[in-house]
Amino acid sequence: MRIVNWAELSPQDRRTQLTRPAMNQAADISATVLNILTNIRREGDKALKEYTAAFDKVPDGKIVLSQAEIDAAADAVTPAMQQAIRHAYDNIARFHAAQQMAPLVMETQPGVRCELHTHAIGRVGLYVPGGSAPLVSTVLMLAVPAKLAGCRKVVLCSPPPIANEILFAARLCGVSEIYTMGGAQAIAAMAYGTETVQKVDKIFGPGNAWVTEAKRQVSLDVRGAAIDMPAGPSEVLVIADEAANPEFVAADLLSQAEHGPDSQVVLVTPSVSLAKAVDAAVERQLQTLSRADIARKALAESLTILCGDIKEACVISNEYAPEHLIVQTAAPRELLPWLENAGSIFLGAWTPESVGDYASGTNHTLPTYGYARTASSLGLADYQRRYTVQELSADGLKGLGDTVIAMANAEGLDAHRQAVVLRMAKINAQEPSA
Ligand SMILES: NC(=O)c1ccc[n+]([C@@H]2O[C@H](COP(=O)([O-])OP(=O)(O)OC[C@H]3O[C@@H](n4cnc5c(N)ncnc54)[C@H](O)[C@@H]3O)[C@@H](O)[C@H]2O)c1
Ligand SMILES: N[C@H](CO)Cc1c[nH]c[nH+]1
Ligand SMILES: [Zn+2]
Repeated sequence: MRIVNWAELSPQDRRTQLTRPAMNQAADISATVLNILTNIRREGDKALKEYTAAFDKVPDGKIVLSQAEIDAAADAVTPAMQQAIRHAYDNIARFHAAQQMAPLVMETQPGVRCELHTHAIGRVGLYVPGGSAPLVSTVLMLAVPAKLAGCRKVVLCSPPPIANEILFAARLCGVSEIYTMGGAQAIAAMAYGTETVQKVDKIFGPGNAWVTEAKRQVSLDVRGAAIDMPAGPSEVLVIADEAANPEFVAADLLSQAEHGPDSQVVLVTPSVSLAKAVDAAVERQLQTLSRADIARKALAESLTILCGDIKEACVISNEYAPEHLIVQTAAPRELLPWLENAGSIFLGAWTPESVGDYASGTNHTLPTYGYARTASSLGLADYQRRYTVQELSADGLKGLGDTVIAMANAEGLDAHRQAVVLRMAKINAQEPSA
């Protein structure tokens, strides 16, 4: 990892240092994806099967799994693995069930009743990455809240061959349909529909730069589908001081670096000695990793930032807006008020990011590319839409009518005014005169 000294960088250099690697190829990826989306929209299954054969090396382009195939694969999962998946499922279900909002019902003034309700989104499409690692945990992160929210149809797709564990988790969660397709073509099929794949209302899930760009494009097309958020290549920023254990920090950095060559990991510290110790630990631990080659590529685009103090580290983190933020300092919780932009925050030495990736209960689907400035971590609310209800009594309208008439006058909207005036006249006529 390259080391930079924050104090020595110009504002422009600081922005450059904090750029995500995937953003450098954004234009190429965007053009490729547009082409794929257009072809799937025009040619449906034919194009979908061609892309599946080309990108995912499935000669016959098979895209549907039968229930018998799902059951055979799910039943083949070892009991120990089944138990681990169930354990994670329970914690994730507990944390997401607690997010259910009770309907809001109130009177803003006498006789004026306003309500806020939620309704599950009907058909949702879940994308489970599988290009370089079969992300079993992502099935739970996406499907558990979908079912808790009450979505009618839950469609899942993942690049072939789909791991048995993914199919076990999907069956456990009650997923309705499973397709063996990945990449931008899978997003296109779910967004636009094909002869085989029925169109969904909203698409959820993380993925590589092509998947994330495809989600962005279909969400901007009125014929497409809504999306949860841009959840692209994994990233982590660690704020650490002298109190941190360099082996722990190195392990956390590597756990995200191993996701993909375009993942990015950042260490921000005021301590030169910690930076050096972490660097050495990263080198040592790399020797033991099966995905060291991938991690090395990610590390080549990653960095250590030497800052003045821990408060400045928080400012840098807010600027970067990481997907994951790990705080390994003497008093990590004390920094929370300073930390504004992060998908998920991990406090202290005993909270490796892996626990949130798999099983603590929080969702691992998180905004990347700096979208954590405005976008949230995935939750139950993303599977629901909010709507309001209102009901006024005659007295309620009497109390509010003059205000609405005055405002309609100001906007020059006579019909709006008239809708109130007519009713007020009726109410006044019905009231016995004093
Ligand atoms: N942000 C989050 O919440 C989060 C969570 C989990 C995983 N992730 C990220 O998800 C990503 C998973 O990526 P992955 O690649 O392993 O799996 P993936 O399933 O996202 O992508 C695989 C697909 O990419 C397509 N593809 C590959 N090369 C292509 C090319 N040159 N042109 C067009 N399409 C191409 C193929 O169709 C393939 O099926 C990783 O970057 C990981 O860091 C993010
Ligand atoms: N760290 C990933 C989110 O960026 C999620 C994940 C799944 N499996 C392991 N990790
Ligand atoms: Zn991870």
